[in-house]
Amino acid sequence: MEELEGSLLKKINEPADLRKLNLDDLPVVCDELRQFIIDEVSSNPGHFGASLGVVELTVALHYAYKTPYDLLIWDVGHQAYGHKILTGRREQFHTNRKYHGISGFPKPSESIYDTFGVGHASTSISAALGMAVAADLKKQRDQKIVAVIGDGSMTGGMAFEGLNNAAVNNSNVLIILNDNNMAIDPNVGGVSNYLLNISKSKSYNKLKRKIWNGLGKLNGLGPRARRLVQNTEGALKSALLKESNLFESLGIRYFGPVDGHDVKYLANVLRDLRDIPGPKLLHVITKKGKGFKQAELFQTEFHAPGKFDKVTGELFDCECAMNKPPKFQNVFGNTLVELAEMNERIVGVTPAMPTGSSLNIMMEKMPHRAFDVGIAEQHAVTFSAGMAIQGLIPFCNIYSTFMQRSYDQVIHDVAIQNLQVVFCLDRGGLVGADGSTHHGVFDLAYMRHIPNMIVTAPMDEIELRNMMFTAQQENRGPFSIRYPRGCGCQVSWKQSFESIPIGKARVLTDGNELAILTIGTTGITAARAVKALIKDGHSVAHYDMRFVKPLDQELLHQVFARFNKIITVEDGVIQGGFGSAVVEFMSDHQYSANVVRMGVPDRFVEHGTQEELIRECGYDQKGIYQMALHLLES
Ligand SMILES: Cc1ncc(C[n+]2csc(CCOP(=O)(O)OP(=O)(O)O)c2C)c(N)n1
Ligand SMILES: CC(=O)[C@@H](O)[C@H](O)COP(=O)(O)O
Ligand SMILES: [Mg+2]
Repeated sequence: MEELEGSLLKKINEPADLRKLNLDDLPVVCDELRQFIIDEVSSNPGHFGASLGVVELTVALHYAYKTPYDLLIWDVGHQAYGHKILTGRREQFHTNRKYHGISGFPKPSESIYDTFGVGHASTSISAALGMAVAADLKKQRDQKIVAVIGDGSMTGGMAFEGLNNAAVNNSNVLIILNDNNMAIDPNVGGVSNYLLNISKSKSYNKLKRKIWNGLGKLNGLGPRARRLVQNTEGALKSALLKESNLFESLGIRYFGPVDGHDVKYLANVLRDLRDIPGPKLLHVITKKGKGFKQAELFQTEFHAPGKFDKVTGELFDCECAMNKPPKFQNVFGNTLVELAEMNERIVGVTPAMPTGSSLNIMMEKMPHRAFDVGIAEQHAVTFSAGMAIQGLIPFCNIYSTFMQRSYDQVIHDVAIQNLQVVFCLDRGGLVGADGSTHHGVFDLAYMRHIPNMIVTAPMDEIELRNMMFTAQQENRGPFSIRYPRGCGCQVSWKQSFESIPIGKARVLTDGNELAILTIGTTGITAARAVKALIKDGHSVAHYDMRFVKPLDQELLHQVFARFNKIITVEDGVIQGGFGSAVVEFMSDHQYSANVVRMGVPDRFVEHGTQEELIRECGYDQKGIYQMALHLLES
């Protein structure tokens, strides 16, 4: 903090302070803001490259617009660290993403400057449009609404639904397209190619310069003359660009591309755009990781790099130490290649998460059989359904939280047609620092009520491999396999494949006083609790159920016949989840027992480490032990 003595950044406690500075001061503010982000994120990990890339845009926006009256919406929100720091959270920023600290994403409950809760991509245009309509209806016609959306998020279907509506709605919205030609991995698809083309096209840029130069002269004009010039230039531009510009063709005025790292220029452009009515889009070119060499060079690694050396950029969170279990995602990635080598019908699909899911391993080895479809979860599912109906076996890997988007596609396009699509739901359960928008806690509940769907959660890496092996066998229907963020417990995970009988649980420990039924990796935690209980003289049975659907009915009949004290544990919502399935079984078969369901309660869980959050929800080793003891003693 001493380093900030005498700094401009330190004087900015809210954007109004920034607006008191001279335009010439802005580059200094940007330098200080960038260094502040580097210092903080290198020691307290979070999203990095995206925030560095929008430092100038962030400063220019808060300078040109009257936030918080004017409303600023960040798409995804992983790039909003600069915004947080300039809007009163500089002193708290060291708690970013920590338990009880500030959130890594904009959150209206945290600040009036965070106008909309975000975390998932492609929502900003719709939200901004809704806010603009509200401003119109509230007769706040001077209120400006700005959405900042990245080129990756622009590939999401929802962004286009928003654009389509904005074009005819005529509300006062500015959409800023922050184009760095990257998602987490390199951005892909037609939209990405299109944006690259217009930012590189020489004739397009010549025309753009002419128009911008004209616009720059508007500042000295009175309102009438100004309107006239704007209209003429708008008409000229529309006539010339309508045929060639995607956004103009949709009826959204397009400005740019402009240099997103020239803060003074950006501030002037934004001031001009403030006064132009109707829906409009400013195309800003930025570099992800700007100002930190390693982050510019290795943009995927520095999207969310973990701890790193703030001078050299050396990454400290090296993933694969010897004798450490692998990340589940890597077991998925490597196993899929093994299976695909054995079964030529297998293909892989990811919506914009090749590195996060480790599908990049297959994309490298079998580029024709592994597809990154962009931030497009709904499309990913129906695209998989299309391949499945033609005899392929897609392994469609989607983070549990993002799969929420594709609920209808899973039902309508896959399950009703009983297609063999294998859904690999990564980041199932509480994910940690990303918090409430990203916890993958709903999937067991939203998958288990879909007819035809087999719903599984392997307990460890070996089980994950075997479940994947089982899912690709002949004549399976839709099959869902969910596993968590991080590592399991099996160092020697690469063992030969074994088929798992559908709907068959495993007995991990036998006992006769109490039964613990677990699903997924909660089995690892429960096994430790059971060990402690046995050591303390209790007789506890532990079953790894493997399948939420179909349940192992034969085993459940035995369990309810033998035990009247039962605990279920899941890393997911209690309501409607695995434990609820067990309780439904009990009720359907008229058993009666004291069944305690442990898992995520009916509220949104915030951010922290996975351990902290699981402890908060009570299904950590100690929580399971104590609950068992409580039942045993009751
Ligand atoms: C619906 C959804 N799918 C996937 C993600 C994961 N994700 C977070 S940021 C990101 C890339 C976004 O790219 P872009 O919008 O261009 O922002 P940049 O990081 O380049 O600034 C992805 C895929 C998400 N947050 N939401
Ligand atoms: C912002 C976003 O949605 C992603 O960057 C997400 O944080 C990735 O999560 P993992 O770190 O678990 O891959
Ligand atoms: Mg991008």
